[in-house]
Amino acid sequence: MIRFQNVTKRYATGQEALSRVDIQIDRGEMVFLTGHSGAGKSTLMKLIMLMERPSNGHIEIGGRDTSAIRRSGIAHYRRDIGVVFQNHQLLFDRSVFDNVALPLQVAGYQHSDIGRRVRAALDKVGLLHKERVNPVTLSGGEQQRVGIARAVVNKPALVLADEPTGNLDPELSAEIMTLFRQFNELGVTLMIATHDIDLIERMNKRVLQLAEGRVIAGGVPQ
Ligand SMILES: Nc1ncnc2c1ncn2[C@@H]1O[C@H](COP(=O)(O)OP(=O)(O)OP(=O)(O)O)[C@@H](O)[C@H]1O
Repeated sequence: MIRFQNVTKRYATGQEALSRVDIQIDRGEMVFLTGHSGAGKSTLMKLIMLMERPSNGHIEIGGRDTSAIRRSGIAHYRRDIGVVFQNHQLLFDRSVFDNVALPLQVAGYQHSDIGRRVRAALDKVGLLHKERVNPVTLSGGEQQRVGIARAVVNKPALVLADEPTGNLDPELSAEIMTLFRQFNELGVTLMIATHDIDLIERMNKRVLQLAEGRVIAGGVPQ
């Protein structure tokens, strides 16, 4: 699903955020990404999203050579990747339903299709009864679940999550991880960047560890 071969990312400042990175993540895996602040976790995810391009090396996602994807093809490429952020980036002037519907509207889905898919996604995260409310009235954990519903509404094959439990207490973090695990059991490939070592240990999944832009553990399946 994700293959990096000898990938280096040097920013215009000269900062080398990733150095000669080799990783392989198979379809259907759930992998944690760890490393100190500045180790390169966000850069790795930005390369997968094509928000950044590598300075050197080869990146293949879902069997596609990403270097062959031009600017005009990026929006289409991203439809198959769901993204969850720490600060979930919800729109507080729209309902929960509208927030989750957004990726489908952008992708040009039919109105009736949107309703069905949004409700299915909200149901999966246990928030179907909140579809009409404004997300500002929800708790932090509920807001993050809306963010997850939005990430999966398009049924992406791959979900990337960058510190998805950063603002949540241990109990809510565990709830979010249970949700991710359920999506994984449905066949979704997941990559989750986190500093939360306790959480990772409880999940018993592969841990890909970065340090100063290099993979120091877990780069390939065991
Ligand atoms: N757009 C950019 N321009 C220049 N340098 C950058 C840019 N983005 C990141 N960097 C640098 O690249 C290195 C890796 O950053 P990155 O954000 O990938 O790390 P991270 O592991 O995600 O950190 P954190 O846990 O703090 O989010 C850092 O030294 C950072 O300062």
